[in-house]
Amino acid sequence: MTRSALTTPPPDATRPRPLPGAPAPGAPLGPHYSRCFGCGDGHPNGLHLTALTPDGISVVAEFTVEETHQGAPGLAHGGVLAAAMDEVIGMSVWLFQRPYVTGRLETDYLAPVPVGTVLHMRAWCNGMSGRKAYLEAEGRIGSPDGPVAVRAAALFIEVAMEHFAKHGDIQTIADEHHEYEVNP
Ligand SMILES: CCCCC/C=C\C/C=C\C/C=C\C/C=C\CCCC(=O)SCCNC(=O)CCNC(=O)[C@H](O)C(C)(C)COP(=O)(O)OP(=O)(O)OC[C@H]1O[C@@H](n2cnc3c(N)ncnc32)[C@H](O)[C@@H]1OP(=O)(O)O
Repeated sequence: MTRSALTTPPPDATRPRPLPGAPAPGAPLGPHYSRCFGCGDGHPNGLHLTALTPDGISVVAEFTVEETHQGAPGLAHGGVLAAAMDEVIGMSVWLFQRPYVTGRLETDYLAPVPVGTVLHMRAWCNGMSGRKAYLEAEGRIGSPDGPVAVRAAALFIEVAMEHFAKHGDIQTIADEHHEYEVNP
């Protein structure tokens, strides 16, 4: 992966460990929001990523490239592939039970991805330092051992839950996340 200093963990970064309460190995992760473009099961033409964690600190996911995801005829759009990488990385950092947002996403495209392909994705964390998490992902064509088509490195920044309430739609957050109080 060609990655910049901004997505490379500093020497003092700590390695993540599974937290108590992490999903059981192999359990499906489910969407964090039904209308999310990446994972929402209620999105009409989203990516519909399905994911699980094998170990409580990383995520494996599948993304089937559909007609609605094309750039060139018959081939996945690069921005859509970047969105899939963003999503699987976001799912992996969510395992640490604090809210993070993407600060920076770097993507290498190694092979075209035809419509109909099942992209087998994996995301993991290389280190955490203060509010910053340094993550990586890859997408392989056809099987978990298939050729790598896309790689990504990312810097995610921890935010307060209020970030989503302040900048987003607080009522929808309350409707979908019943543990989140609108007026705490
Ligand atoms: C139904 C409701 C759901 C509720 C939601 C709840 C949880 C959902 C979360 C996850 C769910 C699970 C799955 C994940 C799903 C999706 C994955 C996709 C995730 C996204 O798609 S998310 C959207 C795109 N994303 C944004 O919308 C961010 C916009 N942005 C900002 O909101 C601010 O920009 C922010 C907060 C990033 C920082 O702002 P800030 O004021 O808090 O902090 P500040 O600027 O001081 O940065 C602190 C330190 O980070 C460094 N830093 C910051 N940005 C950097 C950059 N770009 N490059 C390099 N370094 C950077 C600074 O240099 C400083 O470093 P230092 O400390 O060393 O000086």
